[in-house]
Amino acid sequence: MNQKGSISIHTENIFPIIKKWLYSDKDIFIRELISNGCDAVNKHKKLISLGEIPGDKNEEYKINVYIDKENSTLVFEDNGIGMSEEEVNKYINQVAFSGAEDFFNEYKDKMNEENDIIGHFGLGFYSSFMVSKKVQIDTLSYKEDAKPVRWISEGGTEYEISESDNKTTRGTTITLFLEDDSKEFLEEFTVRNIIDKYCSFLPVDIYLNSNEEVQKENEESESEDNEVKEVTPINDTNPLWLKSPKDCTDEEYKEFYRKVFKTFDEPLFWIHLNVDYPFNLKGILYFPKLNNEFELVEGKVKLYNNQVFIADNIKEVVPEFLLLLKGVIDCPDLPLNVSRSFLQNDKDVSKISKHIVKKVADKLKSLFKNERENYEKFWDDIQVFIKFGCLKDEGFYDKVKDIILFKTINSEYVTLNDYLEKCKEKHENKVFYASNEEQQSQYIKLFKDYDLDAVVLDATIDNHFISMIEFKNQGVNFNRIDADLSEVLKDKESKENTEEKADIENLFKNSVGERIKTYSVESLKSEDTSAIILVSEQSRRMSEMKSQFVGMNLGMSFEEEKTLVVNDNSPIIKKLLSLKDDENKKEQVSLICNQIVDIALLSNKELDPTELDDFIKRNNQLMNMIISL
Ligand SMILES: Nc1ncnc2c1ncn2[C@@H]1O[C@H](COP(=O)(O)OP(=O)(O)OP(=O)(O)O)[C@@H](O)[C@H]1O
Repeated sequence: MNQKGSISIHTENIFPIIKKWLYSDKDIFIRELISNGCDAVNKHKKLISLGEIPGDKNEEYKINVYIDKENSTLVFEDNGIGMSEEEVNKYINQVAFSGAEDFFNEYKDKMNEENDIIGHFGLGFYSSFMVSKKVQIDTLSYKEDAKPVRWISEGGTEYEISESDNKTTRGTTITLFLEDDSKEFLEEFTVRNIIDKYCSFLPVDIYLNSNEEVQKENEESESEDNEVKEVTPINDTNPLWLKSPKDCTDEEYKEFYRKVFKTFDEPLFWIHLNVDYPFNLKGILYFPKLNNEFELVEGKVKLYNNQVFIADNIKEVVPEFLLLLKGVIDCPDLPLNVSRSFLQNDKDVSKISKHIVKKVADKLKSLFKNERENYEKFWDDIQVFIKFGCLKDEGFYDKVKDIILFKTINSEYVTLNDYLEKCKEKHENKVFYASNEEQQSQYIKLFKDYDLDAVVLDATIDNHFISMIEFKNQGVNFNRIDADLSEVLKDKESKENTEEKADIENLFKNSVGERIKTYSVESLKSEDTSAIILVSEQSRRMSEMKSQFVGMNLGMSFEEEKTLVVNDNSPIIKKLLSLKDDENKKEQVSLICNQIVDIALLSNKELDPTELDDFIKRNNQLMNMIISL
């Protein structure tokens, strides 16, 4: 049957071009060859289950990968269905090579958009030429009386078919004669890592054999009284996501998480996706525990197609915000061996993506409803994820809007409605929030004195999140805890002493001057606070916005509008008031007024360098005064 032929493709130079172009991602040939072997095994099993051929109960299906450093070959051997000569012609010469041709036709105009598609286009068997100068197939079909076939090609458009002289059992052996610049694939460590990455969960046992290893084992067994070492497959053929959720234990989920993500951490909770209709999708999504919010970028969702790893973080299938989670998704229905632009326009893909979002929202809602205590415990870890999701995906926001929690300054967790309802007597439709609990501790204390409640919104994402919540809940306003509280703080019972208040205001105006634009005098509950600074929410937001446009002239000044609220219940203020007409004490009174303002400013925000300088000088003056008393 010796025969020579020319592969039927039209674009003469396609091979060298593709070969070079795919250079950066050549690992995938291992995935392709092993999964072809796996398909071949599955086809054989299928024929048995259909009763087409007799089955052997003791049949051990497996894929062997042999590294032969001496001969610079990498061999993939399966005991699957095998191929007859006719099939080699049909599947290898026509199908496999036409795949390469399609690839070329589709992408010849986009040769510069490199990374977009590399690795997402399965070139199947053809990808072996990315690393080989010659590829040899020896195969024996399962069919009775089949003859072993050998196919050899050196990567051009020429091939040779003859009878194989080394194939006596059913299956296919593919021998790659590696190129000189691809010798890294003779390193056991490299090959093992690649198999680990792509084939960890393939349904057929995979064994890696290198002559180095065999040698080592021989040496070891010589010294250890010929003790037989058990050889174990590299992969786990029955990954947890394929099991029914009701048969999986918490420990199994956690162990799987640790194994796949190579971590010692425990996930907070997880969602087992198990859909058969209208599409096929299985997977497990884990909510990781966060040590800080910036860790979020490390999330990873691994996508599989029939247990073959395709890629991490494909945002066409898994919405971007869900990529902050960790997990595995196996979607056999997806045509994953095609380009991303295809995925973007595929209706099924967007259905799958929506379905995943829905499942995640359902899980969160069920936690909120049935395990509120746990949900609150997880909140600090999951809030950034949920907020990011709300900002990115309106559909997700609509689903979870009633289960968004706000942590209060008293460490309670409430929904927006809970908060508004509770506070409506004191400040209707106004939400007060602390953005930095430490820095705003004075204000928090003030709030507690007044039995007021505020929420803590201190994540980087919260600025955007607040704007969104305001937009979605028209009429509701968020005010930082140092915003204008005058109305809220007004002590309705205290008899207004307007004359005295005007005196205090004047005293401060005269001593402090332009540094502060607006003064107000209130009777605060705590005697310890002499004065506080309030900043109008509107002006603060504008000034923060301006700081994002550094260097741009926006044509307006966006200074924060600050009000100094002086507390006429403070004994110091009372004393200052009593000294207001004492000419001898004028200097000291002014000194103390300024110091009070700076202390108030300090507990609002850091002083600027000149203010700080003055503050320190005044401090020294005050200490000198006390010493010389
Ligand atoms: N190890 C094998 N055993 C039996 N048949 C094989 C083997 N490898 C390849 N084939 C046959 O060759 C065909 C072409 O293989 P190739 O890998 O190029 O494409 P594919 O597997 O059909 O698609 P893809 O790999 O892109 O998902 C296969 O469909 C299969 O029929």
